[in-house]
Amino acid sequence: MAAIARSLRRRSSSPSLPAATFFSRFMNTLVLGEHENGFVKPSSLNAVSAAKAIGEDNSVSLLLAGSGPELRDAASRAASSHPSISQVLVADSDVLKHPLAEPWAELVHLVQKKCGYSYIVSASSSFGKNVLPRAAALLDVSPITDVTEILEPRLFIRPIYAGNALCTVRYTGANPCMLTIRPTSFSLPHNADTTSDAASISQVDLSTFTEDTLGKSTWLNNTSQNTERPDLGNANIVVTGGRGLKSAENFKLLEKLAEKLGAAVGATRAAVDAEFVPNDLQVGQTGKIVAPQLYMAFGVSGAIQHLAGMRDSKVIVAINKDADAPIFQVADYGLVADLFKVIPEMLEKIPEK
Ligand SMILES: Cc1cc2nc3c(=O)[nH]c(=O)nc-3n(C[C@H](O)[C@H](O)[C@H](O)COP(=O)(O)OP(=O)(O)OC[C@H]3O[C@@H](n4cnc5c(N)ncnc54)[C@H](O)[C@@H]3O)c2cc1C
Repeated sequence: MAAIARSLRRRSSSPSLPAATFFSRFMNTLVLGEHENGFVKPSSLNAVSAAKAIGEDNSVSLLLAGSGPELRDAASRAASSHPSISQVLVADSDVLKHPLAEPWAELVHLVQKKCGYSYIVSASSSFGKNVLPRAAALLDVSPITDVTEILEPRLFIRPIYAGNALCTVRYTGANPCMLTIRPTSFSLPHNADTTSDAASISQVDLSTFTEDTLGKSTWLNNTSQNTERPDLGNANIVVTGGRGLKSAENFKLLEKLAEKLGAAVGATRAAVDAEFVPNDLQVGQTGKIVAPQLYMAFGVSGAIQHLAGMRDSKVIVAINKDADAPIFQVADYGLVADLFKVIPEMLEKIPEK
């Protein structure tokens, strides 16, 4: 079966979906791809890794939607962005220009009806959490969310109780088995940027695309931090501030440190609620899940809801003036000290990037 899948991959790119239909007799997976500025987001490539973890013979198609040159750039880069992508499906329409959940769910429904995938996978990002359940409802199946490990093709592990327990779930429903996966749990292969074996690119036939759901939500604008710093979800180093920072002004100290370290800035919910920083920096159960190489927590107590979002970090460093703060229970290195002394000292001693 693997040999057939591979030989199909090397066929010349076909213009529309029937080539994909051919895969339906095998284990095949549709991965929902997010893209920005002509690049596929790393979390979508983590979802491709997860799809491959379902089975070696799994044929993986990446679905990209949007319009214009950005979509075309993203598609051509996606074709050689991960060795496990067999084909890139491109849905080019103004209706799909912005990643609104309703048209995207319709699109997934349409593609699934034509191609009959056995799995549909998305990163557990805001986008995935928005689109996948809607598409699952249209397809009348029950999705499994926040998967961190794939034990067997239909046996998954996902955290429950804010990450304090792991639950093993067997999917017994009909196809497609729909999953959101935690990106940090599925790493990219080392040769992820290979250009030697590019996947084929096919256009999705949108002639039967129903637009019934359009108008239920409207795209207003995209507000992003427009910063040079890495994205919180994918950064190698995260420096997080808690209520101990005391003000938005003091958070600037942490931002300077992040700049020197090439790190992303995170925050606790208490810091977000106090309006020190916007809520897209929140790490935790109701924020982002991160697992960087280095996580530094300044003035963070270590509530379980916060730990749920960072406990898988490789090395955790905590700086807190209270020696009994629970964060020290998960920290690899702890410093009982006043952060207002520690951060300026670090800024002084760490050389410029
Ligand atoms: C349903 C639910 C979901 C939640 N989701 C999240 C979530 O996603 N993410 C999240 O973070 N929280 C979440 N919370 C909130 C969580 O329970 C905690 O309230 C929050 O994490 C506490 O944030 P904090 O550590 O910044 O503040 P605090 O608990 O107030 O801790 C501040 C810490 O700073 C230290 N400190 C103060 N001054 C200094 C100084 N000068 N130097 C060094 N240390 C200092 C103190 O000793 C203290 O340990 C959630 C809560 C609920 C109920």
